[in-house]
Amino acid sequence: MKKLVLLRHGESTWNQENRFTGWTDVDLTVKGIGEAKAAGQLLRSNGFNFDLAYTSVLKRAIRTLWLTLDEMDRMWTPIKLNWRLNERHYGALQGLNKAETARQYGDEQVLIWRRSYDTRPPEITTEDERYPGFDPRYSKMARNEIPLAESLKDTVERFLPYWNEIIAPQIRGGSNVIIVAHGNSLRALVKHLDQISDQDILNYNIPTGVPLIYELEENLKPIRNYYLGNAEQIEEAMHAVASQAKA
Ligand SMILES: O=C(O)[C@@H](CO)OP(=O)(O)O
Repeated sequence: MKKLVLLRHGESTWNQENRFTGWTDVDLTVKGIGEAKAAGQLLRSNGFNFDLAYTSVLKRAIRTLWLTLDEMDRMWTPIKLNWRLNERHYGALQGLNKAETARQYGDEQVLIWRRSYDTRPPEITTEDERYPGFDPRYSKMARNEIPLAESLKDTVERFLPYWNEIIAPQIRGGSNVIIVAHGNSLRALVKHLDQISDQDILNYNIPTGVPLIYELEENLKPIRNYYLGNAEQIEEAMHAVASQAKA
């Protein structure tokens, strides 16, 4: 049996302010730093060790990974960063407060933007200062890969090539892997691993800073998955994510 650990970054400043974040490169809050350290302690006390770590090119995920590995005294673990693990690009919603947006457009519309599988939020333009093409970290991306807004479907489509070609072969080859990423980029991976339907993924929410353990068969078919930590607190945190954008 193989094990894979997924970890959503700790609370970020824009999680705290309840703003749509996407590719905006905000940092962790003090609470988020604590969550990342707690995740490291939990992983350590449960005997986890990693040969390889994967994360996005966004600092809330990178720092969460550093803090986690530091708590495990494994800062020497090789880390691979890739934009394909980034949060879903939230287009023109990036920066807006979720509850205010729900007051303006209605709970139902905002739920569609947040959780429907294939509806994109409103797009930014290539002149917008939020356009990733202005950011040097994305300078090697092909222009047609640079998003103006992404649905979860778009996120699945750009995450999966990296999973299939880079991460999955490492796990099959025997490496113990942790992936530190984002609410929606991890929903994309979970949808693929567990073959969750386009409809059912709507109700699936991932809390910040809680390790999600997947036990996999040799061919990477999931056997079961579970969160490490206090079940009641985790349930509450998932519910809080789901209710963030109510008017
Ligand atoms: O703002 C975002 O980028 C994401 C994750 O924090 O939010 P949501 O859960 O609303 O998709």
